[in-house]
Amino acid sequence: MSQLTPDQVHEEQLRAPAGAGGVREYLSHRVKPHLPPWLVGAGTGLASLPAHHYWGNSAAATAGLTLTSVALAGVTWWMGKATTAQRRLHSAITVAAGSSWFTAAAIAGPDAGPLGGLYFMGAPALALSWNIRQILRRNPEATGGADGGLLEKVGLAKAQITRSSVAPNKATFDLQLPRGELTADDVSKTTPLLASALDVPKNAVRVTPDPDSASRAQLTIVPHDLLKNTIPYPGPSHPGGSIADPVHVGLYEDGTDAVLYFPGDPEAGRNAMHLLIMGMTGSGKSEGGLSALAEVLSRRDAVVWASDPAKADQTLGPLLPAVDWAALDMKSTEAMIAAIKAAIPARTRWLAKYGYKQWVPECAQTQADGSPGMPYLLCWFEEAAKTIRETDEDVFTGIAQEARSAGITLVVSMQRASGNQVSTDTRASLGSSWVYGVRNERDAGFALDDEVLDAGAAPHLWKDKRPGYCYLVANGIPETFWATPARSYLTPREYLDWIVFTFAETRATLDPVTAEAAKRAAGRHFTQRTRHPMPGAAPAHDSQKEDTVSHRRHALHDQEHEEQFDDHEDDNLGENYEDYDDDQDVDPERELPSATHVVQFAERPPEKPRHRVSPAQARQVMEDILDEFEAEGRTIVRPADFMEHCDRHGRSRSWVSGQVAAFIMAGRLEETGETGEYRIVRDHDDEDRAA
Ligand SMILES: Nc1ncnc2c1ncn2[C@@H]1O[C@H](COP(=O)(O)OP(=O)(O)OP(=O)(O)O)[C@@H](O)[C@H]1O
Repeated sequence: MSQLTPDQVHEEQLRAPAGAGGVREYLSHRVKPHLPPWLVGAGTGLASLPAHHYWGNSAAATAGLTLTSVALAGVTWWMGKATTAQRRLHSAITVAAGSSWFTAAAIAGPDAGPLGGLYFMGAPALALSWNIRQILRRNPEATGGADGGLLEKVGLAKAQITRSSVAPNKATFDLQLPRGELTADDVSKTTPLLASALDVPKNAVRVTPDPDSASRAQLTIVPHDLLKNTIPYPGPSHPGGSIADPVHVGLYEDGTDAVLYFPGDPEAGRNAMHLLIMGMTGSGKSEGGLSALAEVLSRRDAVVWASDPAKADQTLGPLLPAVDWAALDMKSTEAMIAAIKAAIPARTRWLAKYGYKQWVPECAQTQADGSPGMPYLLCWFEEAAKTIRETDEDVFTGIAQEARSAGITLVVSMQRASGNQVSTDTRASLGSSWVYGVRNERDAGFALDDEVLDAGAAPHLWKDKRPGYCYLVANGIPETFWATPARSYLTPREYLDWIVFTFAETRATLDPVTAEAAKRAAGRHFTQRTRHPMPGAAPAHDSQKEDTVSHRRHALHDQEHEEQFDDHEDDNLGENYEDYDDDQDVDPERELPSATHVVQFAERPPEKPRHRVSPAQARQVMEDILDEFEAEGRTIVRPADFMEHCDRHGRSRSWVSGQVAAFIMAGRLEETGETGEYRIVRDHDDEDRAA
């Protein structure tokens, strides 16, 4: 049989007695629950008679009774801390009035002066006030306590709500749990039941334990999903700022910015971050990663090295021109890892030489002795499971442990961080997680600690059906946000091109210390790394040529390396890469031997005359074209529409994309619900809005 709460006992008492009874019996049954305050009042009056008899003339008893009366009122007030303010005041007034009257009656006699009158008016008034309180509290419909039975329904009958706040889509309750009986963990276990009782999704109910007390917790209920609509990237949060400024990656359900902090901050006592990004295929982690990288690439003091051995340039494609080193196959990824390992001691030595305990934005500035600064290094590993599988399961562990102090952050992205994909040591050394939808509860456990799951985080409920939904359990993020869903921005390709293009001059270049270490460890993989052309930096045919040449060079180079690697399978990476010392390479600057004969496979088509214009003229052309579209009465345009015109002026597709993004930023174009389609904002649209 379940335990009855005091209110349920009270209800039982009020119900008609079992079996029939007379009017007297019925009345006495109804009156019984209201008798205690009257009995206490009568008892106090009666007790004052012997008290006066014994203590009437004793000075010591007078002092003792006065002190006791004050102490009793004080203790009542103190003990009422956990209850509501109203009940606390009512109890304290009752005890103070009763004990003061008793003290006075014991000293002077109950009939002295106004004491008799005070008793016959005061005692019934106080007893009645308690009866009224009891009657008003009673709610025969409810089965439980003051919270309307909800807490009781889920087994938290003894929990008290000490504070509540209700916003349009969020209700927050501070719970005081019975001490020694329940903890915040017990509340966490009830979240599925609470969600069911409230008819909301499971992860709409969350519990945040109070770090100062195991008997307090905060319950948050967010009934409606406000993240339903895609959130477009609003543009760089700190254009030209430092990587130490927060990197904005999305929004929490209450509209708060979801941010990441990469470098440590000695003033905030925060360490540099290493991040594990996890989410099943289609959960939106690559798009989230691109938005984060776009932010980083709009800062002045960070350099990005990125690897994607599985999808090559498919994911990172638009950002590659802004990435200092992109390792798009396994060999160059291994070389990059070797380079990071070599860069750690070199960078740490440099930081120590200039008196820095850890990387701070000042490190990126020219130092007092004139030597160039050292930008922050962000090493981003897409599809890291493949890298781990094909190199060493602890490949990131050692780097992660030491990289923080060298101003390096590792970001490792994978679909599932299970035990056979990533070792516990690596998992622990990464520290922070950015978790998207996962396949099941077990996978959620690989990415999030039990306390975050207990607090209500449930990424397995999203799977790949809610792309972009995520939790951030990362350095510098308050604990209260760990189990709060966020949605990462979706950044259109045009924006990525725009970032790459616009911040090209602002972005840091790699410092000589890191470059030298990378050159020593990775040889030509580093020195001849592919440079992807800037949007608009070269006409389409040139950039294609450059890409092809670099890729071809890359492929050739991989082939050479593969042979070398086969020879040195057991050697360590660093030594392997030293085999590629520049001395052994063919001098890339050397003149090529002149051609001895030319093979012609087909008749070359006649070249179309190409009319080249300057970037400023090309921009003007773009504006004129947009004006023309507008004059034609068009409302929707696509980058391809501009392309037809821009081909004539020797501008590449990515340059056009960058210009389209610039129009969006300037409010001249506006995104539509359709990818790659933009609405022309007319001048009178602005006026309408202003009106
Ligand atoms: N923040 C977002 N808001 C809205 N839609 C999104 C968001 N992020 C991703 N999507 C949609 O989900 C699709 C899949 O996203 P994404 O490619 O980032 O998944 P993924 O987790 O990286 O998958 P995979 O591991 O297969 O690469 C995208 O093509 C996009 O349409």
